[in-house]
Amino acid sequence: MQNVLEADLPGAADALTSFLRRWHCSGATFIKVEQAPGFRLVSELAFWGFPPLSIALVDLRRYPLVSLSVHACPYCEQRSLVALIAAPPHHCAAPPPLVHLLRCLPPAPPSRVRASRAAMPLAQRSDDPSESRYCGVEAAYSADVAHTLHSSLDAGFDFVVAPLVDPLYRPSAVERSPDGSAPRIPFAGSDLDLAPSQWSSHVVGKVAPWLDLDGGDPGVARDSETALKQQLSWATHLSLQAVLLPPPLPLRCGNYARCVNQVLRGSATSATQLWLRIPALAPDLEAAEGTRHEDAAAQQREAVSGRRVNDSWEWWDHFRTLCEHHNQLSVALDCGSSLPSASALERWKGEPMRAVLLSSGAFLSNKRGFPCLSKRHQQFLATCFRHNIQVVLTDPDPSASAPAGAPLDVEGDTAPVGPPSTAEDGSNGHVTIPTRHPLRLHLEYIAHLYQKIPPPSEQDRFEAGYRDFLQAPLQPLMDNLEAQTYETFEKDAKKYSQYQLAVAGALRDRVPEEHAAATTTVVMVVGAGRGPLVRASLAAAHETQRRVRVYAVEKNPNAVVTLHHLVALEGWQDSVTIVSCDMRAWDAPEQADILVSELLGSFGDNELSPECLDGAQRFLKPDGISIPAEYTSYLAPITAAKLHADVRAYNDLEHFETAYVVKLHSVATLSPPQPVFTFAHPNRAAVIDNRRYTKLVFSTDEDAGSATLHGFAGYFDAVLYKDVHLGIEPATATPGMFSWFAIFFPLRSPLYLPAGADLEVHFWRCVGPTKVWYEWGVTAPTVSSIHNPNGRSYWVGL
Ligand SMILES: C[S@@+](CC[C@H](N)C(=O)[O-])C[C@H]1O[C@@H](n2cnc3c(N)ncnc32)[C@H](O)[C@@H]1O
Repeated sequence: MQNVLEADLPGAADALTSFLRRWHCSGATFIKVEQAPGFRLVSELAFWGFPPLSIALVDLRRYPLVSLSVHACPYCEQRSLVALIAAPPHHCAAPPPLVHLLRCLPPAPPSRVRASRAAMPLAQRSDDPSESRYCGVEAAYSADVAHTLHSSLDAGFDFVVAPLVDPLYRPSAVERSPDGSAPRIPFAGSDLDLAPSQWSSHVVGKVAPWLDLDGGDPGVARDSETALKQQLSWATHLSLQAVLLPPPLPLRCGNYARCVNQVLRGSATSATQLWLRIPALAPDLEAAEGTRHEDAAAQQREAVSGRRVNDSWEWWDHFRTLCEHHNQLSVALDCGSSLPSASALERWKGEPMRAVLLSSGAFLSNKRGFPCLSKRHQQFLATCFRHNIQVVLTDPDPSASAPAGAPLDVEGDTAPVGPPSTAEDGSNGHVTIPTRHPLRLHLEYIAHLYQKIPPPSEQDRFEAGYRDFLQAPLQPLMDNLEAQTYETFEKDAKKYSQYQLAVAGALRDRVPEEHAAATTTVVMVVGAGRGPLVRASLAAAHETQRRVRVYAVEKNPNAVVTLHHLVALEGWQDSVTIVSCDMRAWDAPEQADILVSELLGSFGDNELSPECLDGAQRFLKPDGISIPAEYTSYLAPITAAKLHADVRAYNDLEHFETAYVVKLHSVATLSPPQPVFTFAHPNRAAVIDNRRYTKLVFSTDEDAGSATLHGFAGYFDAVLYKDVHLGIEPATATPGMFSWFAIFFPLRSPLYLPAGADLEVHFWRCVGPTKVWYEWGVTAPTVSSIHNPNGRSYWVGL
């Protein structure tokens, strides 16, 4: 759950939004950004030079405002205005949004019923932004919701998943008002039972499981529809962040999906997420439904739809396709003692999964009788924790859950209860849970698993703010990069150490040891930026004891200013000549032995390295060396629901025909990446043609089941010199390098990929007089349109 309270403060967010917009449009400059209690400032603030944890000034002319919302601290109920603003780029023109906290709004009015103690996240790590640190518990219906909430919070849970109405309630059985439209008596408990912030921060509503909209009985279906809409409307009234919906019937959910879709499309203002409960493993239909008749019906549904009725992912896909992939519809995956195969589970990584409902029946007992999970469950939860997915403990049989008199301080690894003794809160490492709850030991075990996740590395922390955010790729040829962009590049030590290795290898090969003192090698760094490749080349010369004369060619006049300063600063007067020029037009005074460049985009050639280097090779000696020597782009089909929803949110064709730089995270790769286009330098062909066309056939894993294709992840690998390479293709990615994220090519409509289907994809690199662009399309197992014809939506300027 997030702590969004927009609905709780009607008008406040709007007023502040328009105030800030006016402020922004009027050309005013700064917003004061400060830390609110209970929140952390994202670490990227510090990265971009803002002091952490205090006050920062954000120049709105540089960082456009993306959106605003009101958030509440889950602990102190203090509200804050949160602005999403754009931050400096990272091989992209339109940078990713960062969450910045603005001044606090007045605290919420005192709750009529206060929780006796605050909820307790699974770990108290500093700098932990993950939603996964909050753990919920499914509760049975109680007329006293305050008591349900208190006892769950007291046991250490952060929120409850609780029915919104008495499960015995049926709309048709209630006396109606004279016009027959609405029940006379209240159908739910009072909204005054909890404070607004408690409803919105600590309660996920649960829609009654008796609903049956597709079972064939029209009376029940009508009653179910009324109850469903009543309960969802009530959840919106309470500003609940999410509501858990009962699972659909296998491939038989048309009416249920229609009603949910009506609700999703009807209430423009509601931000309530709908979590559709889906079993991780479809129950054996014959056993579950008990009759041959049902089994035959299931087989018939399978035959008609071409979908496997025994694969619960199909139930989800069926339902969300009917709801047109609405972005407020997500999955709560119900996990019991058995899990599907690893490849089948993998598909969920790219789906909008918000919660794992972990049944107490999924737990094993260790030798001492304490709950623990199988290795497979542990691995699955670890993946969920890394992907912001929350655990909700469920208890079909409360009496069987807690061993009587179980102590809280058992240690161990594979079957432990209680966190490791390295607790950061300074305690003795044991979770202190004051009241007995049937699932308290299970919660302790989940907390232990959460705390076992290794803390994020420096690189993880850097990348966290960029995960699954769409960014427009850079156009370094057409545009001039800004100082902050260069600064980001220059922080990537790994990239330059690879270049140094490559230049050193080329220098050694070019000049034998015995000629080193008497031979000067001409090195031309083309696209020198603010000089890091000049520095790497000089370091390689120093390392190999070779003499070099370096030219630094750069077309960005602003970067050239820095280069001139560096000559004095770093003592390059005798060895480096600065040239302010486009490499394609430079009339070089001599020929180069080695041409060093880094004009690579996330997809290799997408920043027009081929066109630039073809223009520069005029001044490379016939036997000269280009670093890089060649580069290849790669593509892999992916499920990426979040990215697709973000593209769809633009509501135009153009954005579906654009490639984006993205730090891919919640994405499932459906088949390993395959090479697409290769460019080698120097290119001595009589006529150089940089147009390319490739048809790729990806096979998919039959055992993994069907999947949704939202688009393609693109990568590159570059051979700098001989065996020195640099790249982001996952199988061979250069470790510790962060200059490039992947590229994402979306599809206009998500495609259904049946289990084991071959996927046929076409990619073109097209070249015109003033621009280069890609076109792409799918021809099997279904046919998509060709995206971006004539570069109408997305192109790179020459
Ligand atoms: C990706 S940046 C790399 C900068 C620097 N070499 C580094 O590694 O930090 C590419 C640089 O090449 C420059 N550039 C791109 N096309 C160029 C061209 N045709 N002639 C000269 N410079 C060019 C850009 O202005 C930019 O500074």
